[in-house]
Amino acid sequence: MAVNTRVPLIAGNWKMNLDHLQAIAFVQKLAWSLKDAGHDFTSTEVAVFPPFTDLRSVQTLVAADKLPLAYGGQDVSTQESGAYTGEISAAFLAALECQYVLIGHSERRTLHNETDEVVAAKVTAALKHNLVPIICVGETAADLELHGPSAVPVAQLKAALAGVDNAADIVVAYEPVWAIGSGQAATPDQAEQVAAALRTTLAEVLGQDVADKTRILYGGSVKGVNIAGFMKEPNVDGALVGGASLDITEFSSIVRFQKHVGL
Ligand SMILES: O=C(CO)COP(=O)(O)O
Repeated sequence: MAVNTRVPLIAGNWKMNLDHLQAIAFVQKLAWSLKDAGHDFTSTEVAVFPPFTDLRSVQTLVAADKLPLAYGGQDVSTQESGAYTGEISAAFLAALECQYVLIGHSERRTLHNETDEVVAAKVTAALKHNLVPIICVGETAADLELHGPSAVPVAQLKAALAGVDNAADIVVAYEPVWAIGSGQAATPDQAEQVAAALRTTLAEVLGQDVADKTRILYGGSVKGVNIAGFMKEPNVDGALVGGASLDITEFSSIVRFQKHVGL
């Protein structure tokens, strides 16, 4: 088995929280807090996903203060440009120097009827503009009961990779829908089982080299107190954090998970 050279990624999905002024204050404080704590950004990457209206402010701050933080959009259009009211293209995100973009979050799939085909088209659109898609997959409580833990996330991932070749830089986020915002996180064992199945899928579809280098995150009620358990698992390479990413102390403690696992 290949040596794991994957740099952990802790990503904060702000969802529809914090306007652009709040975002500036928050990102500044987060960067200071992590710097004060001696965080090594090369050993664990940190990214934030603010609402679209915050991105220009975050870009300006990160560039001016040379903050070692990555950022990205929470969604992207399948389209390049044109008559698509309310949509944001991958080109626009790339112009704001976003490195990443979340695609296929379960809230987009359920609240905006995003199908697997739409998710695949968004992944292709992001890659075309050199954005790293964070492809979100996960099963509902009903799926879990009917099909077991891995079937739905694996099928969603296969569908999302329809237009991806093996040169692509991607991240996968496993977020069981039943664990999101519920306070009921998956166990590290559960997360590992699905992450391992997702890595096998990556190997089947894109080859072993891509599978070995692709980071797989866990998301769903991640907190400072449970992050260490997930990060000890061999196939879990980070976390996609919702609620706890809005609290600087909590998010910093997740980012600094090495302290908890004694690495
Ligand atoms: O949806 C999530 C991140 O994308 C997870 O949200 P919570 O961390 O609030 O459960």
